[in-house]
Amino acid sequence: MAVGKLVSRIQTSLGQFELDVDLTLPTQGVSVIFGPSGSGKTTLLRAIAGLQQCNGEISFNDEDWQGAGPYRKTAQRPLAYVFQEASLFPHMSVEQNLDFAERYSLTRDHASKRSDLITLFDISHTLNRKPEQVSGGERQRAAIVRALLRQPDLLLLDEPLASLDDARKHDVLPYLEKLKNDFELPIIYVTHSAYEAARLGDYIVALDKGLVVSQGSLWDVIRDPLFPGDISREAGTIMTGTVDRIDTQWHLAYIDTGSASFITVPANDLNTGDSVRLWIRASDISLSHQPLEENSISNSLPCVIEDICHDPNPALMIVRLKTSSSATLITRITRQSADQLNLKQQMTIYAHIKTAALI
Ligand SMILES: Nc1ncnc2c1ncn2[C@@H]1O[C@H](COP(=O)(O)OP(=O)(O)OP(=O)(O)O)[C@@H](O)[C@H]1O
Repeated sequence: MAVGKLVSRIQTSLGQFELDVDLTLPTQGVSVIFGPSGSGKTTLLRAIAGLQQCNGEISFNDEDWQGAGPYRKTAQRPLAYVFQEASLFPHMSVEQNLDFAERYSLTRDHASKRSDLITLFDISHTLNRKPEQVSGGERQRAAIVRALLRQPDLLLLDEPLASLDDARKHDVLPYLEKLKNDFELPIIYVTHSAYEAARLGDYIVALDKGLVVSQGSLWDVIRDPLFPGDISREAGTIMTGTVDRIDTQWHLAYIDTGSASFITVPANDLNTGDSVRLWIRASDISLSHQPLEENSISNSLPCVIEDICHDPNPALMIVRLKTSSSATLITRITRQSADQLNLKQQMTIYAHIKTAALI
């Protein structure tokens, strides 16, 4: 199926601030609008939603929302919006908030079932409570369910984790991943967190001072020397696996990722058989032609080199690898090491993972 697009060629001003963007986003997967505070991310999202007046044109999958055809107000655009906080009506219970969304939902053949969404986002215990009586993470999950009950064709998420502390952020992130993976719903996700952008984004747009400074697939953006912020340094890979065994002497868990060897992480309170996800940063992987002797049973994965390219930093190269379980690893090594190892595409090489974090 051909991927549709969201075209936004718009200008607007707010006091001294001017936003001037010409963007074409795929209407598939998660498009991340990334940039520092005050760069215009929320203004852009509000303009797409029709909540911020702007000049120019906006179209969604060839449907004109503004510009060529008659202007469509927010309620006439098939979208749902989750704000940084307070997306739920405070005077209604969570359940009444969901009722409200269903009353104004768009008609769809394959509507998501309310009970399924409540289970998926684990909010059944909050239904009778008011938003102020649930945690920040539960509130955002309920706000996402409410948005999904509108049966939108496009979901706009404005820093949904911004109001949460780090622990809550890590609680909610897996739900956002479910949202990304289980629904064929294009999402525009605003964040200033490189970690969230790298973890959730498929397509990334970087804004600075109201202008687009870089855009492309996550992988293209990582290599873009104009890309602001630390996304390239934060770049990495998520691998899923199962705890094969716990080494009680060294407090390590051996994770089976389907690759030829295990990856070890601190055992914490993991048990054999648990499913886990690992975050492996590009800077935590080194390469060699041989498995390291002392590491040969763990953290040393045979891989095939898919791609080698220049890093914005002239001393470094970025190497993309495929593991035997078809996971993609990204590593950043010095140009000198790349030269000494004589790296070539399709070459088999060992990736040594210094540390992997559980997420
Ligand atoms: N109502 C307003 N009147 C005047 N200026 C405004 C108004 N709303 C926003 N601005 C300014 O417009 C600029 C862009 O704001 P916007 O909220 O889009 O940025 P942002 O990238 O989403 O920032 P943050 O990450 O801090 O939420 C900022 O400089 C902000 O101060």
